Amino acid sequence: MSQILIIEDDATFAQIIEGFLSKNNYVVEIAADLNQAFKLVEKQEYKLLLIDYRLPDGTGLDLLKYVRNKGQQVPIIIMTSFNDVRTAVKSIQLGAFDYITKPINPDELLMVIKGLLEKKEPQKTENKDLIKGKSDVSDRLYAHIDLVAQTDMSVIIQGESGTGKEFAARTLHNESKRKNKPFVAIDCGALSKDLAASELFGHVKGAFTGAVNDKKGQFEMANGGTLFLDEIGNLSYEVQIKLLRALQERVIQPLGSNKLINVDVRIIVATNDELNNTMKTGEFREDLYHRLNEFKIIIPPLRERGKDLELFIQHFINIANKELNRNVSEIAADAKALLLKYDWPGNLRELRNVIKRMVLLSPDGVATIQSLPEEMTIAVEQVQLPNSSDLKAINEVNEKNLIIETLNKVKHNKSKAAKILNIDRKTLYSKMEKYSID
Ligand SMILES: Nc1ncnc2c1ncn2[C@@H]1O[C@H](COP(=O)(O)OP(=O)(O)OP(=O)(O)O)[C@@H](O)[C@H]1O
Repeated sequence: MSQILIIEDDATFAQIIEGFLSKNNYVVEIAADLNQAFKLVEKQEYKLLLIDYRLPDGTGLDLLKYVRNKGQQVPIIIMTSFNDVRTAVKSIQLGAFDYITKPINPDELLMVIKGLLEKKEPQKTENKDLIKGKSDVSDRLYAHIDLVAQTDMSVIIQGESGTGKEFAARTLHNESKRKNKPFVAIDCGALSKDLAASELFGHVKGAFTGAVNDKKGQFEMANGGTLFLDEIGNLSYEVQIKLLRALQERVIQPLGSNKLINVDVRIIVATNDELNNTMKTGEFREDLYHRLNEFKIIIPPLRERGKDLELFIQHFINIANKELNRNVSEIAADAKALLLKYDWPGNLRELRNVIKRMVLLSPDGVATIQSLPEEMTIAVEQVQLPNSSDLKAINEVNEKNLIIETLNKVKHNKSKAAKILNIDRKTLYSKMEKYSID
Protein backbone atom coordinates (compact mmCIF):
# COMPACT_ATOMS: atom_id res chain seq x y z
CA MET A 1 0.00 0.00 0.00
CA SER A 2 1.25 3.49 -0.82
CA GLN A 3 2.27 5.68 2.06
CA ILE A 4 2.64 9.06 0.46
CA LEU A 5 0.50 10.62 -2.24
CA ILE A 6 2.09 13.47 -4.19
CA ILE A 7 -0.33 15.74 -6.03
CA GLU A 8 1.75 17.72 -8.50
CA ASP A 9 1.12 18.63 -12.14
CA ASP A 10 4.78 19.15 -13.03
CA ALA A 11 5.50 15.53 -14.02
CA THR A 12 9.29 15.85 -13.97
CA PHE A 13 9.33 17.46 -10.57
CA ALA A 14 6.88 14.86 -9.21
CA GLN A 15 9.15 12.08 -10.46
CA ILE A 16 12.21 13.66 -8.88
CA ILE A 17 10.49 13.76 -5.50
CA GLU A 18 9.18 10.25 -6.01
CA GLY A 19 12.69 8.98 -6.76
CA PHE A 20 14.14 10.77 -3.78
CA LEU A 21 11.48 9.56 -1.36
CA SER A 22 11.60 5.99 -2.69
CA LYS A 23 15.35 5.99 -2.02
CA ASN A 24 14.48 6.91 1.53
CA ASN A 25 12.17 3.90 1.79
CA TYR A 26 8.83 5.59 1.31
CA VAL A 27 6.25 4.12 -1.03
CA VAL A 28 4.96 6.92 -3.21
CA GLU A 29 2.10 7.45 -5.63
CA ILE A 30 1.53 10.46 -7.88
CA ALA A 31 -1.64 12.26 -8.96
CA ALA A 32 -1.33 14.97 -11.62
CA ASP A 33 -4.47 16.89 -10.72
CA LEU A 34 -7.27 17.20 -8.18
CA ASN A 35 -9.62 14.97 -10.09
CA GLN A 36 -7.20 12.07 -9.94
CA ALA A 37 -6.38 12.83 -6.31
CA PHE A 38 -10.06 12.82 -5.24
CA LYS A 39 -10.42 9.33 -6.72
CA LEU A 40 -7.29 8.03 -5.00
CA VAL A 41 -8.12 9.35 -1.53
CA GLU A 42 -11.62 7.86 -1.92
CA LYS A 43 -10.07 4.43 -2.52
CA GLN A 44 -7.49 4.35 0.24
CA GLU A 45 -6.08 6.21 3.22
CA TYR A 46 -2.55 7.52 2.83
CA LYS A 47 -0.10 8.20 5.63
CA LEU A 48 0.73 11.62 4.19
CA LEU A 49 -0.37 13.91 1.36
CA LEU A 50 2.12 16.23 -0.32
CA ILE A 51 0.05 18.71 -2.29
CA ASP A 52 1.14 21.35 -4.76
CA TYR A 53 -0.76 24.57 -4.14
CA ARG A 54 -1.46 25.50 -7.77
CA LEU A 55 -3.03 22.65 -9.73
CA PRO A 56 -4.60 22.64 -13.19
CA ASP A 57 -8.14 22.09 -11.89
CA GLY A 58 -8.03 24.06 -8.63
CA THR A 59 -5.78 24.64 -5.64
CA GLY A 60 -4.34 22.34 -3.02
CA LEU A 61 -6.74 23.89 -0.52
CA ASP A 62 -9.69 22.26 -2.34
CA LEU A 63 -8.22 18.82 -1.66
CA LEU A 64 -7.32 19.81 1.89
CA LYS A 65 -10.94 20.80 2.60
CA TYR A 66 -12.26 17.66 0.88
CA VAL A 67 -10.10 15.34 2.96
CA ARG A 68 -10.83 17.15 6.23
CA ASN A 69 -14.57 17.13 5.50
CA LYS A 70 -14.34 13.38 5.17
CA GLY A 71 -12.94 13.39 8.70
CA GLN A 72 -9.50 12.10 7.67
CA GLN A 73 -6.74 13.42 9.94
CA VAL A 74 -3.91 12.42 7.55
CA PRO A 75 -0.96 14.85 7.77
CA ILE A 76 -0.91 17.22 4.80
CA ILE A 77 1.99 19.29 3.54
CA ILE A 78 1.26 22.05 1.03
CA MET A 79 4.01 22.96 -1.45
CA THR A 80 3.86 26.58 -2.51
CA SER A 81 5.92 29.11 -4.32
CA PHE A 82 7.12 31.78 -1.99
CA ASN A 83 4.69 34.29 -3.43
CA ASP A 84 1.91 32.10 -2.11
CA VAL A 85 3.20 31.94 1.44
CA ARG A 86 0.29 33.97 2.68
CA THR A 87 -2.07 31.44 1.17
CA ALA A 88 -0.01 28.67 2.66
CA VAL A 89 -0.56 30.25 6.03
CA LYS A 90 -4.29 29.99 5.34
CA SER A 91 -3.84 26.30 4.58
CA ILE A 92 -2.58 25.79 8.12
CA GLN A 93 -5.76 27.39 9.38
CA LEU A 94 -7.70 24.92 7.26
CA GLY A 95 -5.94 21.97 8.81
CA ALA A 96 -2.71 21.43 6.87
CA PHE A 97 0.13 20.32 9.11
CA ASP A 98 2.90 22.18 7.39
CA TYR A 99 3.93 23.94 4.22
CA ILE A 100 7.15 23.98 2.31
CA THR A 101 8.22 26.55 -0.22
CA LYS A 102 9.56 25.88 -3.70
CA PRO A 103 12.24 25.41 -4.92
CA ILE A 104 12.17 22.38 -2.68
CA ASN A 105 15.30 21.32 -0.94
CA PRO A 106 15.20 17.50 -0.70
CA ASP A 107 16.78 17.40 2.76
CA GLU A 108 14.27 19.91 4.03
CA LEU A 109 11.40 17.91 2.55
CA LEU A 110 12.68 14.75 4.16
CA MET A 111 13.04 16.53 7.49
CA VAL A 112 9.42 17.76 7.38
CA ILE A 113 8.06 14.38 6.27
CA LYS A 114 10.03 12.50 8.94
CA GLY A 115 8.85 14.99 11.52
CA LEU A 116 5.23 14.29 10.64
CA LEU A 117 5.38 10.54 10.11
CA GLU A 118 7.67 9.51 12.88
CA LYS A 119 6.49 11.60 15.76
CA LYS A 120 3.07 10.80 17.11
CA GLU A 121 2.31 14.40 18.00
CA PRO A 122 4.36 16.53 15.63
CA GLN A 123 3.24 19.87 16.96
CA LYS A 124 3.40 18.88 20.61
CA THR A 125 4.54 21.89 22.51
CA GLU A 126 6.64 21.30 25.56
CA ASN A 127 7.09 23.79 28.33
CA LYS A 128 10.86 23.83 28.04
CA ASP A 129 10.52 25.02 24.44
CA LEU A 130 8.57 28.09 25.49
CA ILE A 131 10.12 31.50 25.83
CA LYS A 132 8.29 34.58 26.95
CA GLY A 133 10.00 37.41 25.08
CA LYS A 134 11.26 40.69 26.49
CA SER A 135 9.35 43.35 24.57
CA ASP A 136 6.70 45.53 26.21
CA VAL A 137 3.95 43.67 24.36
CA SER A 138 5.29 40.36 25.69
CA ASP A 139 5.39 41.69 29.23
CA ARG A 140 1.76 42.71 28.91
CA LEU A 141 0.80 39.42 27.30
CA TYR A 142 2.32 37.28 30.04
CA ALA A 143 1.02 39.55 32.79
CA HIS A 144 -2.47 38.87 31.41
CA ILE A 145 -1.82 35.14 31.13
CA ASP A 146 -0.52 34.94 34.72
CA LEU A 147 -3.52 36.86 35.93
CA VAL A 148 -6.25 34.87 34.26
CA ALA A 149 -4.56 31.46 34.63
CA GLN A 150 -5.50 31.33 38.32
CA THR A 151 -9.21 31.75 37.57
CA ASP A 152 -11.77 29.50 35.92
CA MET A 153 -12.75 32.15 33.39
CA SER A 154 -13.33 31.24 29.74
CA VAL A 155 -10.74 32.89 27.53
CA ILE A 156 -10.64 33.94 23.89
CA ILE A 157 -7.13 34.04 22.46
CA GLN A 158 -6.97 36.11 19.31
CA GLY A 159 -4.03 36.36 16.95
CA GLU A 160 -2.83 35.74 13.42
CA SER A 161 -1.94 32.22 12.39
CA GLY A 162 1.26 30.91 13.97
CA THR A 163 1.52 33.60 16.66
CA GLY A 164 1.48 31.02 19.43
CA LYS A 165 -2.15 30.82 20.47
CA GLU A 166 -1.96 27.14 21.36
CA PHE A 167 1.26 27.74 23.25
CA ALA A 168 -0.50 30.46 25.23
CA ALA A 169 -3.45 28.17 25.95
CA ARG A 170 -1.12 25.44 27.23
CA THR A 171 0.67 27.98 29.40
CA LEU A 172 -2.66 29.08 30.85
CA HIS A 173 -3.48 25.47 31.65
CA ASN A 174 -0.06 24.69 33.10
CA GLU A 175 -0.25 27.69 35.40
CA SER A 176 -3.79 26.89 36.57
CA LYS A 177 -5.00 24.70 39.38
CA ARG A 178 -6.13 22.25 36.69
CA LYS A 179 -2.54 21.56 35.61
CA ASN A 180 -2.56 17.94 36.73
CA LYS A 181 -5.73 17.22 34.78
CA PRO A 182 -5.95 16.81 31.00
CA PHE A 183 -5.35 19.56 28.45
CA VAL A 184 -7.28 18.57 25.34
CA ALA A 185 -6.75 20.55 22.14
CA ILE A 186 -9.14 20.33 19.21
CA ASP A 187 -8.66 22.04 15.88
CA CYS A 188 -12.21 22.97 14.87
CA GLY A 189 -10.87 23.91 11.42
CA ALA A 190 -9.95 20.29 10.81
CA LEU A 191 -13.31 18.87 11.94
CA SER A 192 -15.93 18.11 9.34
CA LYS A 193 -19.33 19.69 10.01
CA ASP A 194 -20.87 16.24 10.48
CA LEU A 195 -18.26 14.92 12.85
CA ALA A 196 -17.77 17.99 15.03
CA ALA A 197 -20.68 17.29 17.41
CA SER A 198 -19.69 13.68 17.88
CA GLU A 199 -16.04 14.62 18.40
CA LEU A 200 -16.94 17.15 21.08
CA PHE A 201 -19.83 15.46 22.86
CA GLY A 202 -19.43 11.80 21.90
CA HIS A 203 -22.06 9.43 20.56
CA VAL A 204 -23.72 6.12 21.32
CA LYS A 205 -23.68 3.11 19.05
CA GLY A 206 -26.14 3.53 16.18
CA ALA A 207 -26.52 7.32 16.59
CA PHE A 208 -25.76 7.72 12.88
CA THR A 209 -24.49 5.59 10.03
CA GLY A 210 -20.94 4.67 10.88
CA ALA A 211 -21.41 4.95 14.66
CA VAL A 212 -20.53 1.32 15.26
CA ASN A 213 -19.47 1.77 18.89
CA ASP A 214 -20.07 4.18 21.76
CA LYS A 215 -17.52 7.00 21.66
CA LYS A 216 -16.53 9.40 24.41
CA GLY A 217 -16.40 13.04 23.35
CA GLN A 218 -13.47 15.37 24.01
CA PHE A 219 -15.51 17.23 26.63
CA GLU A 220 -15.58 14.11 28.75
CA MET A 221 -11.92 13.40 28.02
CA ALA A 222 -11.04 16.85 29.32
CA ASN A 223 -13.13 16.52 32.48
CA GLY A 224 -11.50 18.35 35.38
CA GLY A 225 -9.06 20.00 32.99
CA THR A 226 -9.01 22.41 30.05
CA LEU A 227 -10.51 22.09 26.60
CA PHE A 228 -8.80 24.20 23.95
CA LEU A 229 -10.88 24.85 20.84
CA ASP A 230 -8.73 26.25 18.06
CA GLU A 231 -10.38 28.07 15.12
CA ILE A 232 -13.65 28.29 17.02
CA GLY A 233 -15.18 30.37 14.21
CA ASN A 234 -15.42 27.18 12.13
CA LEU A 235 -18.01 25.47 14.33
CA SER A 236 -21.43 25.13 12.74
CA TYR A 237 -24.41 26.96 14.18
CA GLU A 238 -25.91 23.73 15.60
CA VAL A 239 -22.69 22.79 17.37
CA GLN A 240 -22.44 26.33 18.75
CA ILE A 241 -25.85 25.84 20.39
CA LYS A 242 -24.72 22.57 21.98
CA LEU A 243 -21.49 24.21 23.14
CA LEU A 244 -23.37 27.08 24.76
CA ARG A 245 -25.54 24.63 26.62
CA ALA A 246 -22.52 22.69 27.81
CA LEU A 247 -20.99 25.91 29.12
CA GLN A 248 -24.11 27.23 30.78
CA GLU A 249 -25.45 24.03 32.30
CA ARG A 250 -22.18 22.12 32.63
CA VAL A 251 -23.76 19.05 31.09
CA ILE A 252 -23.32 17.33 27.77
CA GLN A 253 -25.49 14.88 25.91
CA PRO A 254 -23.77 12.43 23.56
CA LEU A 255 -25.40 12.11 20.14
CA GLY A 256 -28.18 9.55 20.15
CA SER A 257 -28.26 9.32 23.94
CA ASN A 258 -30.82 10.68 26.36
CA LYS A 259 -28.39 10.60 29.25
CA LEU A 260 -26.94 13.88 30.51
CA ILE A 261 -23.34 13.79 31.71
CA ASN A 262 -21.96 16.36 34.15
CA VAL A 263 -18.70 17.95 33.09
CA ASP A 264 -16.31 20.37 34.74
CA VAL A 265 -14.21 21.80 31.95
CA ARG A 266 -12.49 25.12 31.47
CA ILE A 267 -12.80 26.42 27.95
CA ILE A 268 -10.12 28.34 26.08
CA VAL A 269 -10.80 29.16 22.45
CA ALA A 270 -8.65 30.65 19.73
CA THR A 271 -9.48 32.57 16.62
CA ASN A 272 -7.58 34.31 13.84
CA ASP A 273 -10.26 36.86 13.17
CA GLU A 274 -12.16 39.30 15.15
CA LEU A 275 -15.21 37.10 15.92
CA ASN A 276 -17.23 40.32 15.97
CA ASN A 277 -17.32 40.26 12.18
CA THR A 278 -18.72 36.74 11.95
CA MET A 279 -21.20 37.72 14.63
CA LYS A 280 -22.46 40.61 12.53
CA THR A 281 -23.14 38.26 9.62
CA GLY A 282 -24.95 35.92 12.01
CA GLU A 283 -22.48 33.05 11.51
CA PHE A 284 -21.29 33.17 15.10
CA ARG A 285 -23.81 33.31 17.95
CA GLU A 286 -23.62 36.43 20.02
CA ASP A 287 -24.68 34.70 23.25
CA LEU A 288 -21.90 32.13 22.85
CA TYR A 289 -19.39 34.86 22.10
CA HIS A 290 -20.25 36.71 25.31
CA ARG A 291 -20.14 33.50 27.33
CA LEU A 292 -16.65 32.75 25.96
CA ASN A 293 -15.38 36.29 26.17
CA GLU A 294 -14.94 36.45 29.94
CA PHE A 295 -11.37 37.42 29.17
CA LYS A 296 -9.65 38.18 25.89
CA ILE A 297 -5.95 37.80 25.17
CA ILE A 298 -4.59 39.29 21.98
CA ILE A 299 -1.28 37.89 20.73
CA PRO A 300 0.54 40.39 18.54
CA PRO A 301 2.03 39.36 15.19
CA LEU A 302 5.77 38.72 15.21
CA ARG A 303 6.48 41.84 13.12
CA GLU A 304 5.13 43.94 16.01
CA ARG A 305 7.14 42.22 18.73
CA GLY A 306 10.29 44.32 18.37
CA LYS A 307 13.30 42.86 20.13
CA ASP A 308 11.54 39.51 20.68
CA LEU A 309 12.36 38.59 17.08
CA GLU A 310 16.08 38.24 17.81
CA LEU A 311 15.32 36.26 20.92
CA PHE A 312 13.10 33.86 19.00
CA ILE A 313 15.72 33.49 16.23
CA GLN A 314 18.31 32.39 18.81
CA HIS A 315 15.79 30.16 20.58
CA PHE A 316 14.84 28.33 17.38
CA ILE A 317 18.52 27.98 16.39
CA ASN A 318 19.20 26.28 19.75
CA ILE A 319 16.30 23.88 19.24
CA ALA A 320 17.28 23.11 15.63
CA ASN A 321 20.96 22.61 16.57
CA LYS A 322 19.87 19.95 19.04
CA GLU A 323 17.35 18.29 16.74
CA LEU A 324 19.59 18.20 13.69
CA ASN A 325 22.88 17.68 15.47
CA ARG A 326 24.33 20.92 14.12
CA ASN A 327 26.33 23.66 15.73
CA VAL A 328 25.23 26.92 14.15
CA SER A 329 26.72 29.69 16.26
CA GLU A 330 26.89 32.56 13.81
CA ILE A 331 24.62 34.24 11.27
CA ALA A 332 26.27 36.24 8.47
CA ALA A 333 25.40 39.93 8.60
CA ASP A 334 23.32 39.98 5.40
CA ALA A 335 21.37 36.90 6.48
CA LYS A 336 20.70 38.46 9.89
CA ALA A 337 19.55 41.70 8.27
CA LEU A 338 17.14 39.77 6.07
CA LEU A 339 15.72 37.84 9.02
CA LEU A 340 15.10 41.11 10.84
CA LYS A 341 13.60 42.92 7.84
CA TYR A 342 11.18 40.25 6.62
CA ASP A 343 7.57 40.69 7.77
CA TRP A 344 6.83 37.06 8.82
CA PRO A 345 3.22 36.61 7.69
CA GLY A 346 3.29 33.07 9.15
CA ASN A 347 4.66 34.43 12.44
CA LEU A 348 6.48 32.12 14.89
CA ARG A 349 5.63 28.98 12.95
CA GLU A 350 7.16 30.39 9.78
CA LEU A 351 10.21 31.64 11.68
CA ARG A 352 10.71 28.24 13.28
CA ASN A 353 10.53 26.53 9.86
CA VAL A 354 12.87 29.00 8.18
CA ILE A 355 15.42 28.71 11.00
CA LYS A 356 15.27 24.93 11.00
CA ARG A 357 15.94 24.94 7.25
CA MET A 358 18.74 27.47 7.75
CA VAL A 359 20.39 25.29 10.40
CA LEU A 360 20.01 22.19 8.25
CA LEU A 361 21.76 23.92 5.36
CA SER A 362 24.61 25.25 7.52
CA PRO A 363 26.76 22.24 8.40
CA ASP A 364 29.87 24.35 9.01
CA GLY A 365 28.33 26.41 11.81
CA VAL A 366 27.89 29.73 10.00
CA ALA A 367 24.49 30.50 8.50
CA THR A 368 24.80 32.43 5.26
CA ILE A 369 22.15 34.15 3.20
CA GLN A 370 22.15 31.14 0.84
CA SER A 371 20.58 29.05 3.58
CA LEU A 372 17.52 31.31 3.61
CA PRO A 373 14.79 30.95 0.96
CA GLU A 374 15.78 33.14 -1.97
CA GLU A 375 12.26 34.47 -2.14
CA MET A 376 12.55 36.07 1.28
CA THR A 377 14.86 38.62 -0.33
CA ILE A 378 12.28 39.23 -3.04
CA ALA A 379 9.50 39.69 -0.50
CA VAL A 380 11.62 42.20 1.40
CA GLU A 381 12.43 44.10 -1.77
CA GLN A 382 8.78 44.14 -2.74
CA VAL A 383 7.71 45.94 0.38
CA GLN A 384 10.38 48.61 -0.05
CA LEU A 385 8.04 50.81 -2.10
CA PRO A 386 9.27 54.38 -2.51
CA ASN A 387 7.67 56.51 0.10
CA SER A 388 6.90 59.49 -2.07
CA SER A 389 4.67 60.90 -4.73
CA ASP A 390 7.36 60.17 -7.33
CA LEU A 391 5.20 58.38 -9.91
CA LYS A 392 8.19 57.30 -12.01
CA ALA A 393 9.92 55.68 -9.02
CA ILE A 394 6.73 53.90 -7.95
CA ASN A 395 6.15 52.61 -11.48
CA GLU A 396 9.70 51.33 -11.67
CA VAL A 397 9.37 49.41 -8.42
CA ASN A 398 6.10 47.90 -9.60
CA GLU A 399 7.63 46.97 -12.93
CA LYS A 400 10.64 45.38 -11.25
CA ASN A 401 8.43 43.38 -8.87
CA LEU A 402 6.18 42.17 -11.67
CA ILE A 403 9.19 41.00 -13.70
CA ILE A 404 10.67 39.14 -10.69
CA GLU A 405 7.31 37.55 -9.89
CA THR A 406 6.75 36.46 -13.49
CA LEU A 407 10.26 35.05 -13.84
CA ASN A 408 9.73 33.03 -10.68
CA LYS A 409 6.40 31.76 -11.92
CA VAL A 410 7.92 30.40 -15.14
CA LYS A 411 11.08 29.16 -13.43
CA HIS A 412 13.21 31.82 -15.17
CA ASN A 413 12.24 30.84 -18.70
CA LYS A 414 12.77 34.27 -20.33
CA SER A 415 10.74 33.57 -23.47
CA LYS A 416 7.73 32.52 -21.42
CA ALA A 417 8.15 35.49 -19.07
CA ALA A 418 8.36 37.94 -21.99
CA LYS A 419 5.21 36.44 -23.50
CA ILE A 420 3.24 36.75 -20.24
CA LEU A 421 4.50 40.31 -19.73
CA ASN A 422 3.58 41.15 -23.32
CA ILE A 423 7.02 42.50 -24.21
CA ASP A 424 9.72 41.09 -26.49
CA ARG A 425 12.71 39.19 -25.14
CA LYS A 426 15.10 42.05 -25.90
CA THR A 427 13.05 44.47 -23.83
CA LEU A 428 12.91 41.95 -21.01
CA TYR A 429 16.69 41.56 -21.06
CA SER A 430 17.28 45.31 -21.01
CA LYS A 431 14.82 45.77 -18.14
CA MET A 432 16.46 42.93 -16.21
CA GLU A 433 19.78 44.66 -16.66
CA LYS A 434 18.35 48.01 -15.63
CA TYR A 435 16.92 46.53 -12.40
CA SER A 436 19.90 44.19 -11.77
CA ILE A 437 17.76 41.07 -11.90
CA ASP A 438 19.71 37.93 -12.65
N1 LIG B 1 6.21 31.41 23.39
C1 LIG B 1 6.76 30.60 22.50
N2 LIG B 1 8.02 30.16 22.66
C2 LIG B 1 8.59 29.35 21.78
N3 LIG B 1 7.99 28.89 20.67
C3 LIG B 1 6.75 29.29 20.44
C4 LIG B 1 6.05 30.15 21.33
N4 LIG B 1 4.81 30.38 20.84
C5 LIG B 1 4.74 29.68 19.69
N5 LIG B 1 5.90 29.03 19.44
C6 LIG B 1 6.21 28.21 18.24
O1 LIG B 1 5.36 28.60 17.16
C7 LIG B 1 4.64 27.47 16.65
C8 LIG B 1 3.23 27.94 16.40
O2 LIG B 1 2.58 28.11 17.64
P1 LIG B 1 1.05 27.74 17.87
O3 LIG B 1 0.72 26.43 17.22
O4 LIG B 1 0.78 27.89 19.31
O5 LIG B 1 0.39 28.92 17.02
P2 LIG B 1 -1.14 29.20 16.74
O6 LIG B 1 -1.32 30.66 16.83
O7 LIG B 1 -1.97 28.33 17.64
O8 LIG B 1 -1.26 28.74 15.22
P3 LIG B 1 -2.63 28.51 14.37
O9 LIG B 1 -3.31 29.82 14.25
O10 LIG B 1 -2.12 28.04 13.05
O11 LIG B 1 -3.40 27.47 15.11
C9 LIG B 1 4.76 26.41 17.73
O12 LIG B 1 4.85 25.13 17.19
C10 LIG B 1 6.03 26.76 18.45
O13 LIG B 1 7.10 26.11 17.80
